[in-house]
Amino acid sequence: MAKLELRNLNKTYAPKVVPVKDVSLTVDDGEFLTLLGPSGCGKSTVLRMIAGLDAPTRGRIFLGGEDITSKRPGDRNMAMVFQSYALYPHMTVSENLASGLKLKKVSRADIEQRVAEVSRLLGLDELMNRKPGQLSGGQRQRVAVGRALVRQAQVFLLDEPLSNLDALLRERVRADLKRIFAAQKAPVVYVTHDQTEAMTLSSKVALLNDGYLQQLDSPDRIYNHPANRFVAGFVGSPQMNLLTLPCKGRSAMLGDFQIPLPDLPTVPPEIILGIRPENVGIARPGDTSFVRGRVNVVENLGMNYLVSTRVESHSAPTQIVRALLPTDRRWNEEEEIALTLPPQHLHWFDVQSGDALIGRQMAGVYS
Ligand SMILES: Nc1ncnc2c1ncn2[C@@H]1O[C@H](COP(=O)(O)OP(=O)(O)OP(=O)(O)O)[C@@H](O)[C@H]1O
Repeated sequence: MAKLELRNLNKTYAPKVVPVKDVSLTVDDGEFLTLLGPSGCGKSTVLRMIAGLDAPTRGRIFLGGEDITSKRPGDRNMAMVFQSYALYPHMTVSENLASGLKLKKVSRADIEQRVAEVSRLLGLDELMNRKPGQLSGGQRQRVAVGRALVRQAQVFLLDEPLSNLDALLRERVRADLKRIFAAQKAPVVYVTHDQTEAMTLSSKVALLNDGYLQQLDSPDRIYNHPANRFVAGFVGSPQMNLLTLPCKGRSAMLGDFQIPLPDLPTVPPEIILGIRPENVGIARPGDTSFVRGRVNVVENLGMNYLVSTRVESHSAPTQIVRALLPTDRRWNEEEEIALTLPPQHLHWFDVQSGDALIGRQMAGVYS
């Protein structure tokens, strides 16, 4: 088992196509790292460089302290699971599982033992004599994972393995993957653009945008302490409210409501205030600190209403604040509403750079 380390990894395809820019990170034994980000941000390119399918333009890759940057894919002892399953259609499940080991000239007894172990672990025993064409999508995906597990690789790489499954099946297989990889000792690198997968599966998330690593942190810290405006807006559904507000004295102005600013060396003319819809509350009788607005739109999400509120004033542009509210009270459009913004749930970002202004731990960003 071995630690995987990427140092200042860059990939340039053409002068203007630079999908990966200076990415550094480590994945320890037993760690499950997710590369998360929007389409085209460079996730698959990072994974392909780890696998050896693409060469970095600059930077190095280490496995267990050994520089493997120039090693051929076949010599890296990594197992990869693709979105497309990549199973042999003419072979049975059992033969598919065993095929990689046969090529490596593993003894017949060892192959039988490992295939039986993985089959038991993944619940494939009933399916061993079927061919991929006779399996459902979820079953095929389990076989694809089985092919990787059977190899006892030093690193597991998974590229959007659930994206071909429907929503219900995705949830089930996601739980299976969590259980299976929790039992593995090797580092796992998992690519997805689905934040729920990243948050539920990972011990560590690397959030990429435009080829740059935005934050490398635990799912909890990514959610509760986003390093910048991009991370804050990308993670969380419904999305965090991100309001650009004018500053006056030591306050940000939301309509006529004054929100005390954090302790900053200088007060900027404008600042971005972030608050998640689930943290916006309804003022109770006796509350003195609230912002008044009018209900703009009400969306029924089943468990909650997502209520968009218009906050207007003579001196500042109109803002929309979205709140996730219980369904025990109905809200009508244009009704007056008083919202609370608890100070402990406020995030502040610089308008120019987008960086978080407080609570950011730079040391954790490139750990
Ligand atoms: N072989 C290539 N030649 C030129 N450009 C490429 C090549 N492979 C990828 N790219 C470009 O690099 C960028 C990153 O691609 P990559 O596949 O890594 O993104 P991704 O984050 O995995 O996206 P998705 O979620 O859509 O798969 C994209 O703009 C893509 O068009």
